[in-house]
Amino acid sequence: MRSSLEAHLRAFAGEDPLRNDIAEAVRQLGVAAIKLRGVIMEEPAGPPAPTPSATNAAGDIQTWLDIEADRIFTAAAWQANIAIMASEERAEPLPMHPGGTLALAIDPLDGSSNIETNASIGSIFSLLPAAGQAPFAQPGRNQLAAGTIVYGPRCQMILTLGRGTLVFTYSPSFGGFVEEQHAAPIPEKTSEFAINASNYRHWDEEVRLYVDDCLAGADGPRGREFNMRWTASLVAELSRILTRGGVFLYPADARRPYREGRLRQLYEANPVAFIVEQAGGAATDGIRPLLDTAPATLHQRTPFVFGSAHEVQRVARYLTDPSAIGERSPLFGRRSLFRA
Ligand SMILES: O=P(O)(O)OC[C@H]1O[C@](O)(COP(=O)(O)O)[C@@H](O)[C@@H]1O
Ligand SMILES: [Mg+2]
Ligand SMILES: [Mg+2]
Repeated sequence: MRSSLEAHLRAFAGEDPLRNDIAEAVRQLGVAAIKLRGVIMEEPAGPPAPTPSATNAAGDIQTWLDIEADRIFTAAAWQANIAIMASEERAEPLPMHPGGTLALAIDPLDGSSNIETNASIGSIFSLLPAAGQAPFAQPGRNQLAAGTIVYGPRCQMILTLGRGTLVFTYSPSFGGFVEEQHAAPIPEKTSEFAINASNYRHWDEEVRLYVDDCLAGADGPRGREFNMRWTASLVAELSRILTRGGVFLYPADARRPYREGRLRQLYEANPVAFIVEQAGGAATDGIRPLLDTAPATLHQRTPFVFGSAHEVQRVARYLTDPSAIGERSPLFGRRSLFRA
């Protein structure tokens, strides 16, 4: 018989007070995700009345659904022992229960640009210890739990409580999340990469070389064909990479807002990195393990590379010194499929 999220949370919590708080927080976030799924299915575009368009602290346009998702998850967070909450949709952290043991960081709705196309969107959360003056300035390695929920053809929760990665699917007949499978380790090697190639001209030379070598396929230094995917939804990219491996790259580039990367470290990259490491993959800022660094500000952006460990390490070698990579002969040194 398949096990439920609830059964996992109970087994994890035992009699330990902090673990009980973590389990309750995940439980409440799961209930909120099911509520949000209902809203997405019924009313993704929001009420017909025109609403003034706003931007969040990172400068992204807030859709009606971003704001509704934030409202749903904030209400859920109040039901758990959370001392303070940070959200993509709020400029400042929201203090909650004084003496609460947990700090919650959340991207209530990820992949917002996919809403009107009915492609996968999701939510991302991270739970940190609340102790100390600046709970959101801790390295990602301190996370106690992290999860993503993807609202796709299946509503799926990917969760780590720091001892492996679990995958659950929402079952309407059961009324909750049931375990789909024990996440198999992410394959170490891959021939599939994900990057928004429209940014090619903004990338550093080293990133271009890496992508050029993948695109050159069997005719290039990699000596084999590569496939490419880009869903513009981090949660959906994570689901794919957990299922069949792959590497995801969102490097820093020359555009003013993205000189430090596109993705926000606290509530996008860190929780995904924790999940990926717990599933046997690797996650870096391009070079260093991402979880070893701490965000300098609440909405700090970071370059982000994650997925199959060997490929993530290879990207790091390209970014450090591409000429040191064995298969790269001088012949391929400056070759580009995009440039003469
Ligand atoms: O539109 P781009 O530049 O390809 O960026 C896509 C990335 O932006 C994001 O949508 C950012 O998330 P938000 O929708 O929460 O702002 C990621 O999910 C995705 O990887
Ligand atoms: Mg996001
Ligand atoms: Mg978002």
